[in-house]
Amino acid sequence: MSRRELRLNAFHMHSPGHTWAGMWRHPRDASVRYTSLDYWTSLARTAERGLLDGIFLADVFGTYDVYGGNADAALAGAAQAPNADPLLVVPAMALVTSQIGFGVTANLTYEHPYQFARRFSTLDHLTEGRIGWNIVTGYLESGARGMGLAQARAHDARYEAGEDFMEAAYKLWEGSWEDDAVIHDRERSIYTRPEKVHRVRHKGPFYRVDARHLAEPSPQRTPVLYQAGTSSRGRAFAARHAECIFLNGHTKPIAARAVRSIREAARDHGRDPYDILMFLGATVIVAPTRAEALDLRDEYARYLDVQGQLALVSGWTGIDLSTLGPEEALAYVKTNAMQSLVENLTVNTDHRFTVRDFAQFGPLGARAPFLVGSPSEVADELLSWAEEADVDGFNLTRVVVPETLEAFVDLVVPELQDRGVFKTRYREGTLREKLFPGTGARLKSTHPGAGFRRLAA
Ligand SMILES: Cc1cc2nc3c(=O)[nH]c(=O)nc-3n(C[C@H](O)[C@H](O)[C@H](O)COP(=O)(O)O)c2cc1C
Repeated sequence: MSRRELRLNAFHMHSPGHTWAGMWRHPRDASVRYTSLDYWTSLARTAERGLLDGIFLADVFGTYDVYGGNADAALAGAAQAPNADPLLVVPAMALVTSQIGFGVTANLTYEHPYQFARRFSTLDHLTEGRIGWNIVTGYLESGARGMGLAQARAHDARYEAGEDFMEAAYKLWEGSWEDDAVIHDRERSIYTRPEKVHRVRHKGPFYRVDARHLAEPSPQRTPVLYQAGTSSRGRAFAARHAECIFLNGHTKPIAARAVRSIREAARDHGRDPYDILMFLGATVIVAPTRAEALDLRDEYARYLDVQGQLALVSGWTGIDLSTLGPEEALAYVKTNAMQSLVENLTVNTDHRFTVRDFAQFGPLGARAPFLVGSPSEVADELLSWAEEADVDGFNLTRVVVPETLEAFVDLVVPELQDRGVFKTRYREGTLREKLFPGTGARLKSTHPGAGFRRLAA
């Protein structure tokens, strides 16, 4: 391939609404069937037909109740509410596919490493090494209240707790069971050699573990680690732990700046900056001709639920947009929610973002690439973003299910393949081996998690 191979994920959520609120009302949209398994198996088959690298599932813990100080707009508009557990649909999708990976968001703040590590080891077994974890720490106060807390942890403290959680999890995944612990010796009646299973003793500022990992070693052990969140504290966390990063940015320079600073920080941590794959969120509306794609965009735009959309942006930013007039601009505040987003919408941009912009089905509302056109126009734009922002690929945002993804698979994938920038078949091996050819199923030795391999021995 002439340039770096483009990587692509289908970006989805276990909810009738995702980042474009209201699309569930479109007559051809199937999102209201998100509670049935065949909704998920059919999505997985389509994505694998298009040789996509993964299905990336977002998740949010809590309900969007910042807008107007209540959850009405989120609930009425299905703005990421209701929201079911994303991990539980993975085995069904894994059963009907054999290659595609699963990047699943899970919030560590309300988990304990001992039980959490087991859940991901289980999924790594059941998917035969195709599981990834998008590490998040939560940004909704409503989630904290649901867990019985008076308020959410402060932004930077969430990342501090995340560091501690990761260390405990690495010890369990990497350091507890030796590779030759399980021998299935029927004659001697030894399933596991006890001397090869080590007790993890972790005493951190936030978490304590004194136990052997519950699951036996899975193909990748540590799942492929995704991260999203590019505030300065977020970047430091990402540079240490992430193998893949999901970011947004409504202009190429904004995305490029974030990418550059993460790659530099990774180098400072002794890692190759290109050991981290960067995925930019992208909304793509494609049709055989530009005119048809523009018609489709206008048609979809009619279904955008403005109140639902403002409920989402209010939750992400932690700023109640109902207190601003339609032409009023968002002002910078040090939010306890997504700091990187507030920075991108205020201090990092020349554009003055107003409430009206957030309710636009277009580039400003997307806060990320919003591409409309024929297959060759879309391919040109994807490559231009990849080049200028130095990203490795895209998380393709759900619009109308399943047709937006089907159109991409049928029209854009062949175009990218013809240009030699997208694979024509899957590589062998686990998700990690597919994403990072030649490095093996386990974390690379320069990754901090690899340092815990023999710690418990
Ligand atoms: C593109 C993108 C996608 C995200 N997806 C999720 C998600 O699915 N669930 C979640 O709880 N947080 C999600 N987050 C929030 C981040 O994990 C992080 O908590 C938040 O951005 C605050 O960190 P920051 O200030 O460093 O950006 C996402 C953030 C970004 C930028």
